[in-house]
Amino acid sequence: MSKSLNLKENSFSAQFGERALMHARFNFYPRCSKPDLVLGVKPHTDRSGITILLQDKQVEGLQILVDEKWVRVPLIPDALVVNLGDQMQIMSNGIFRSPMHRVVTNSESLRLSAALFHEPEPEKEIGPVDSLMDEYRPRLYRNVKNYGVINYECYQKGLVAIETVKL
Ligand SMILES: O=C(O)CCC(=O)C(=O)O
Ligand SMILES: [Fe+2]
Repeated sequence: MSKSLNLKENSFSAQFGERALMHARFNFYPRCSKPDLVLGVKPHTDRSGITILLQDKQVEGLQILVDEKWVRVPLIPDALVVNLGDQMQIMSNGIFRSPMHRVVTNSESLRLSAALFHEPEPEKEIGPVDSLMDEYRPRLYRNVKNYGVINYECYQKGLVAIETVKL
């Protein structure tokens, strides 16, 4: 990703630090008799730098917001979905985007997914890479520590976390 922006190879990875986190989350969505009324996961952006997701082999559910419309993420058996999280959006000064996504339920089948969230060491300050800021592209985000906590608290309150660290 650094190379694609003509940056030094470790421009992003150095910010993850020596004690970067890797969290696994296993999601279980039971069948739901009222899928029009009940979401599996409400709209959010991931707190991570990068998320790697293994979707259920048979049951769709993940949707991403594109131009204000929800778009299905299709099932491709055994394929991993690589998603970017907010911390990558911050470090890239908004060049790489952390998409809003949600999970819908259905009345036919339960659904399983497994997500791996890779994120910078919480105590390490992260921020936009210097050479991605200039007079044409000013700094969009402040430097932050412990972004995972900010993201979690905003999720609980129904706020968009990345908006709260915008300058
Ligand atoms: O279940 C899914 O497909 C996605 C779950 C998700 O967005 C998450 O765990 O952050
Ligand atoms: Fe997510």
